Order: sequence, then structure tokens, then C-alpha cells
Amino acid sequence: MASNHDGVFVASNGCINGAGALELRASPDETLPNVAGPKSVSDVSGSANGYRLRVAYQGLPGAYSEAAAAKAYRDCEPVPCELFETAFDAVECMLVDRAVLPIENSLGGTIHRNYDLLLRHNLHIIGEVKYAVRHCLLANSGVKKENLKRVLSHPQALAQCENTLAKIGVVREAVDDTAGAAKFIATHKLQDAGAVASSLAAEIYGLDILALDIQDDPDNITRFLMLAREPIIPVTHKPFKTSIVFSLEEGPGVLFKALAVFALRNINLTKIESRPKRTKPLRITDNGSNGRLKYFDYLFFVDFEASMASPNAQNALGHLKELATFLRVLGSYPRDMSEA
Ligand SMILES: O=C(O)C(=O)C[C@]1(C(=O)O)C=C[C@@H](O)C=C1
Repeated sequence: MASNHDGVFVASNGCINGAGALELRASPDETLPNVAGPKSVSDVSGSANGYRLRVAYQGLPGAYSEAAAAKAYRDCEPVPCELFETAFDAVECMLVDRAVLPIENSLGGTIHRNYDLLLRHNLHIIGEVKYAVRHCLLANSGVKKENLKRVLSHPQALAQCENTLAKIGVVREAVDDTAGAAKFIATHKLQDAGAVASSLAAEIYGLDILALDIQDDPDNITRFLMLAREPIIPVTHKPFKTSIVFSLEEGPGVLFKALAVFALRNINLTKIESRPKRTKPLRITDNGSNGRLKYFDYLFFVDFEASMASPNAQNALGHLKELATFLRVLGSYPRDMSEA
């Protein structure tokens, strides 16, 4: 992995350091309790014995993900990464200790890319954090709303401000992250372009705030996942959530039967998401008259409100195993019960 001039981890092949790459830092297992091996539930502090936990996030300084990382791990050292994938790689290569990545937003919906990456990588979900996202419309000093012809931001942020941007009547341009959009218009001193980003991004990149709270609903919350190389030890005395992914044979009612394993045990599901199986997205079968039928084949991601330490959840997954062609537990972790 390598970093650019701004110290942002950028995509490269694998974990071997190339020229100009950041030095590989072993995880400070000897200083931070429970860093190696399964972690305890209280693993939320971002520092111990003078060592600051290094937490990867996607975007540049001033991105909401940076603020979410700091909320998840107080006093941590947030480490910017170019792509979601770079953040996954940085944890796997031990360049950082954790990653904090968005998974869904109350207005914009699911961040599908991170579901796909969860499956392709071997990290564990060890926590979740809800963050209230308050978007601002930013521009260079002297630029007024009526001068704007285009507005740049992360696609999720543009989606979350759809009504406001439609009213202003600007062209929307998608970029990698909100803070990157702010930096771009500032660096190029653009006079006809604005950015949707945080008030912190305005401060960092020296931009004016033309409008505050421009998201389509004042209550705009993004849920982030906390990822680590090792799982945490699940407990039953705290509210826990478990995330799994599975696939099923084709047939009538199979998904109904799979979800019934939770209903039968009174386990509440909080989310279900289906994604195409990337390796084999189509299932081809005989249509009974020498023709071929092509079915889409899916992976189902489910979150349920129970700890893997509870016999109820273990029985439910035992039952699901009988129906599933593939089943993986992505993590069992404390629910974020805060108001965001
Ligand atoms: O661009 C940023 O600032 C991000 O942190 C990314 C991101 C996302 O991917 O959803 C995070 C929170 C907001 O929902 C908007 C954008």
C-alpha cells in the first residue's frame, strides 16, 4: 500500500510496501489491551498507554467518516484512505488498527459497496456508530448561490440533499467524498461551483457556508461499522446485534423459511439486504422444454438483535445452516443505543 503527498492511503496491489509507501507499523499489541485476539466489549477507547489507535476512514480530513471514526474511538488517530477498499486493505495489512466505514444512511439508503467488500475481505464487525450528518452548501468567498452552475459531492451526500439541489437548479457532480469536493473547489478557486460538505470541511479548506442543514430531512443519520482483524467476545448482558450473510437454494418459500428461523425464536431483524453473487450472479436451469432459464442469484445480508453468545441465536443459526448453501457471521457486536 502507498500514501500520496497528503498522507492519504491510496489503492495499490496488496500489502507489500512500494516506494513512498508508509512504513508498515505492527499493531501495538504489547501496549493496547486486547488488540490481538478477540477483543472485549469495552474496546471503544481510542488510546491507551500513550498509543493512539489508528483508525482508517474513506475520504479526506473534514469528511463525515472522519468524525464518525472519532466518535467511535475517542482520541484515536484517524487515517484518511482514498477508497473504501483501501481502508479494508489498511486494516488487513496492519497499517492501521481499525476501519470505520458507512453502511447505510436514513435518507440515501444502503452503501452497497461496503456490503460487497465485507464479503471479499476477512475483517470482523466489532461495533456500529450512528452519526448525525448535517450538510452545508459551500463555496469560495464572494460566490453567491445564484452564481452556482454545479455542485460537487459524494453521491450519497448529493442524494441526501436532492430537494435542495433541485430547487437551486444546479448540475450535480459526484466525487469520492464530501471533503474532497470542498478541497477541489477551493484549490481550483472555482467561481461557478459549490460543494456539499461539513462545516468542518468549510473551515479546513477556507470556504464560505452559503446554507446550513440542506439535507432533505433534518434527521439525517448515517450508520457506520467498526471493523477489525479480530472479532470481539460476544456477551449477553448488553444489547447486541449480529450481522450475517447467507445464500439459499432456489425454490418456493426458501427465503421465507430462512427468515422464519428468527421469527420462531422471537429474534428481531433490523435489516435485510440482497446483493448479486459476484462470482456467479446467474443460476442457469432447464425450463422443462429444452430451454434454459436464467435466475439471478443472491446473497442475503441480515442484521438481527441478539448476541452470538445467546443459545437462542446459536439455535437460529444452526437451523439456518440446514437451509443455507453458504453462511458466514460477519460480527456480533454492541448496538449503538445513542441518539446519534
Ligand atoms: O464523503 C464523506 O464525507 C463521507 O464520509 C462518506 C459518506 C458516505 O459514504 O455515505 C458518509 C456519510 C454521509 O452519509 C455522506 C457521505
